[in-house]
Amino acid sequence: MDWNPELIEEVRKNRPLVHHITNVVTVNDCANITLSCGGAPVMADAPEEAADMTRLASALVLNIGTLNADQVETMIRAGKAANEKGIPVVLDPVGAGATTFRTETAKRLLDRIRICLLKGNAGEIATLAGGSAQVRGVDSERVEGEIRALAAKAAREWDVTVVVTGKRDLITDGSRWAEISNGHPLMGSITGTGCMGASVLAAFAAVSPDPTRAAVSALASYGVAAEQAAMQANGPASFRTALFDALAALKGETVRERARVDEGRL
Ligand SMILES: Nc1ncnc2c1ncn2[C@@H]1O[C@H](COP(=O)(O)OP(=O)(O)OP(=O)(O)O)[C@@H](O)[C@H]1O
Ligand SMILES: Cc1ncsc1CCO
Ligand SMILES: [Mg+2]
Repeated sequence: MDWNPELIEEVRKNRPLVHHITNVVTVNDCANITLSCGGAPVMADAPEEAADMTRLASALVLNIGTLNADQVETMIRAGKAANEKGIPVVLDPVGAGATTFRTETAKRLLDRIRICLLKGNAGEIATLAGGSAQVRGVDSERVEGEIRALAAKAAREWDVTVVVTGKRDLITDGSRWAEISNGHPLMGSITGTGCMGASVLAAFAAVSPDPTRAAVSALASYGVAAEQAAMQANGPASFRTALFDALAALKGETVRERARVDEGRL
């Protein structure tokens, strides 16, 4: 896949406005990671204004981490506004598989809105693909079967690019796949590295015509930054701080040197 290791430089030049409707746990981290990669964050989930805010934005993130019925309706309205404007929508189906409400909501959003990137952990994606998985709260505990096949099935069913995070990140549009082995185990020691990944994906998709290639650039950049942050860190809290610093300082040429990406066709 012909992906651009230096796409972060385009993000910085364009400073895309990324509208988030997201959870109350990691919202501040999502705003800051958007800034660190060169985008501009805005969080707006009031039903009175959400769609208007989307119309000003260059990408929309929908994250169901602390969902409620009213927020889901707002997400649908904002999603439709994004589709009308033609900007990418990133869906993070947090906790799909843990409760019926989360699973059904994620499917409803996929059915009602044209999603560009569906990003979750293995348990969340396997659940949406109709596979057997165990999701405990927001964590993926167990997946039966081949995650690449399940991700490709979800990609074809909803005509989206699917991103499965974990020790290695998998990206597939149902015909192409890429696997990124950057990142660091410390990413699993703080909450929200998945949510922040969605913000980075949205900022990169906003400046690229091909969401699949943009996703490779985004997660390679995020993973390389995490490796650099880990070198400065003494534990979870200092890692979190160092991650913002490392992504803000990251050069495209460093991504070109350090990215570890395998790819192929399904
Ligand atoms: N052991 C690991 N080695 C390298 N990278 C990792 C590891 N664990 C997680 N990551 C990275 O951390 C990020 C989040 O992935 P993860 O699958 O943990 O998301 P998540 O479960 O949705 O997280 P959260 O719910 O806390 O936001 C991804 O970018 C992934 O590559
Ligand atoms: C811990 C947690 N609970 C709901 S959302 C969230 C953030 C990580 O997904
Ligand atoms: Mg998550």
